[in-house]
Amino acid sequence: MLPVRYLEDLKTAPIQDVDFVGTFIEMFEGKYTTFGSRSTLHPRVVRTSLNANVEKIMPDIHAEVRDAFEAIWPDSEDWTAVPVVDCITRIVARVSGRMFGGPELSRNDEWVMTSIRFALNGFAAAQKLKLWPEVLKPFAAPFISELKAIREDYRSAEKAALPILEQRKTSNKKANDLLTWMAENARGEEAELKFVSHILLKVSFAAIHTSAAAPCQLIFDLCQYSQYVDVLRDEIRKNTTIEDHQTLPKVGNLIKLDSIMKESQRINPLLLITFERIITRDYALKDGLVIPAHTTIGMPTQAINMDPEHYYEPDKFDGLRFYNLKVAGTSASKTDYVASNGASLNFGYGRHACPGRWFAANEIKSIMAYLLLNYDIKFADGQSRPENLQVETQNLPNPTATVLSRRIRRS
Ligand code: HEM
Repeated sequence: MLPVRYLEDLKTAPIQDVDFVGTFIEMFEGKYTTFGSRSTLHPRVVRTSLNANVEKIMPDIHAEVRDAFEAIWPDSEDWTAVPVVDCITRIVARVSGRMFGGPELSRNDEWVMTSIRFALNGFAAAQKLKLWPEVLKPFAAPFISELKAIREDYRSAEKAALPILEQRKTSNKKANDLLTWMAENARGEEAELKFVSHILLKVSFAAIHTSAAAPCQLIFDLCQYSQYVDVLRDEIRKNTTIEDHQTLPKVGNLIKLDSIMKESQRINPLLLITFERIITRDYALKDGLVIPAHTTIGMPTQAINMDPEHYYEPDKFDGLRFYNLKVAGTSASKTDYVASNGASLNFGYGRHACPGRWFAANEIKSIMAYLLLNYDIKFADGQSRPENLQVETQNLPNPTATVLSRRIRRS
């Protein structure tokens, strides 16, 4: 674990010396699970094409959020227990599918389930492999059912994505989605359509459970601190362009929602440690400290989030903390949900800092706005905020917790 003062030094380090992908390969036993790709196709395309188009695709994202809620979130006007992580993960997988490959992908249930399962299979397979010493792993691997399931996930990704990619090749109309951008940007072996379909699963791994965790945590926070619900509803309504509030607002204007999302992430970050890298050869920092080869380094993100040097009353949940700072003139580079700096490392830092965070921010706002305008939520009597599930460096929203929800009666 390194102090934040080394961030700038490490940020510019050569990628072969301070290896980002290597940490995934090690953490997820990539030799067997295939997790951790040396291809830069998806970070490249997310960083350039997705970010350039993120505003343009929002109407489709809002439409998918609405349809996904109608299909997945219980519709009853009576209070109904909702398994939050399960429902939100399925909603996020559908919405991500829309961005990946349009309605053809987002309405393909087999693809949606595959995109959710792939990460879970990878995680479970890695956990099982880690029980074995390195030399015995090749012998254990054939008996690990999740490795077989991962191979099936790849077949399922081919079945879902290849027809779309083939059709795109011959169509005159250019679709505005990740599959199109990846096919356009692919170089050398990346240009094989099968390769693109496989990479799509790796983007799902980066995009789905990560983006689902944030609204789940925020739903728990809003049940716990219900005074923010009307504040957010007011802001959303003011920014809604359609009278009946069924169509979703300009998400960029939702700065109170942005603030509470950042506060929720500060207190319950998805990752306790970020900026994880493997040092591949003895690496000398500017102050003379040498990090020995084969060391895995990381920054204590969650501890930084709770540091009184960075945050006034850090233990207190203050949903408008970042909004108030912004109104008082603090720069967006410190107060925005997507900001990445030494006091906020939840999206990592430097050249590998999450390139999908602008899309994630918009998607989460779209989901939360739709939820708040159409449903009331609360904890059951006597219930309080469910405990997170901590596994290795992950800090997951409680996977089995429910909250009560009821559809707001349409007038
Ligand atoms: C709230 C949701 C998300 C969180 C908390 C999150 C978090 C992270 C973190 C911590 C990293 C590593 C950064 C580092 O170590 O410096 C990362 C990398 C990455 N994320 Fe995200 N992410 C989220 C959503 C997304 C989405 C929606 C996408 C795709 C659309 C995405 C694509 C990626 C990619 C491709 C990388 C690897 C970057 C590279 O190889 O340089 N993420 N993310």
